[in-house]
Amino acid sequence: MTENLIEIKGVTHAYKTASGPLPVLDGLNVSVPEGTFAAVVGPSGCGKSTLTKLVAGLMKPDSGEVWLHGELVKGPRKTVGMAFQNPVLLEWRTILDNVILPLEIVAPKMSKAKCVARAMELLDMVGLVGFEHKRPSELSGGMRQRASLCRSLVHKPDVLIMDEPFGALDAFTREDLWQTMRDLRRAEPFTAVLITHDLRESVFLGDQVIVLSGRPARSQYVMNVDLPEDRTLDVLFTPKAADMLHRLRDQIKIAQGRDVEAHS
Ligand SMILES: Nc1ncnc2c1ncn2[C@@H]1O[C@H](COP(=O)(O)OP(=O)(O)OP(=O)(O)O)[C@@H](O)[C@H]1O
Repeated sequence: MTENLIEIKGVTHAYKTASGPLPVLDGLNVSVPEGTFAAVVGPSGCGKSTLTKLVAGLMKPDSGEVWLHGELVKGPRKTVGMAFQNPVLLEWRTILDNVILPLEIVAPKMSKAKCVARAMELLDMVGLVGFEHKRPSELSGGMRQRASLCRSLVHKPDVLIMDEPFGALDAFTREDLWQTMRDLRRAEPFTAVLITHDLRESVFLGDQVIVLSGRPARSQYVMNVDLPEDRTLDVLFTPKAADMLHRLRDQIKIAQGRDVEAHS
């Protein structure tokens, strides 16, 4: 039986603002089985980033529970890797030293040689060997995001949380990164939560796509992505994928409170 690595149970949260409480999540339930990839989509401002902060233990919900690996999340955890739209690499460090950074924090006793070997293994997987001694500003946006992915995986986290990691990239680079992500998962399976505005991305990468309702968000619709595990970009042009994309688009319209047109 597959264990749910992440369990969000009945989470409700409101931010305190100058004009009063802003309800953001309302009885949110999400389950992510171990080793699977959950893509989360929903209208702008519905609470997607808030969900990632809760799973990472960066904030506590007003009510409800977040469980990770059978433990109640009460604070930040070392076993979580994070990647954001802005890779925030440190300019005074080389790419290699940026990738090693989490190991210095999580495994301070690990020898430098082992840290380098681990980082180089990942840089090799994402095609960045030869760039390890460069500074972040010497790399393209896509290369920086590849390095950022290496950094978030270097300490072998149980779960990788990504908030729009490919959102700032051009369409072709983005598709390259989707394939890199697929290859990384194949090489080193991990559980992932990906926040995205791109429905094609959610279908290409996700084992399940969770559509959040408008704010305050709850889980409005969950779609199991019934496509081959080893996907190529061509899969997005199949009738099956087109049907899934239609259904997701309809769900987003419902979440936005807009009418859904009939389609065959
Ligand atoms: N610390 C905070 N204090 C007050 N309000 C906040 C705070 N963080 C987020 N919000 C508000 O809560 C709502 C949900 O924010 P969140 O970033 O979770 O949404 P999102 O779905 O990720 O948004 P987007 O799709 O635009 O990235 C937004 O209206 C946002 O302005």
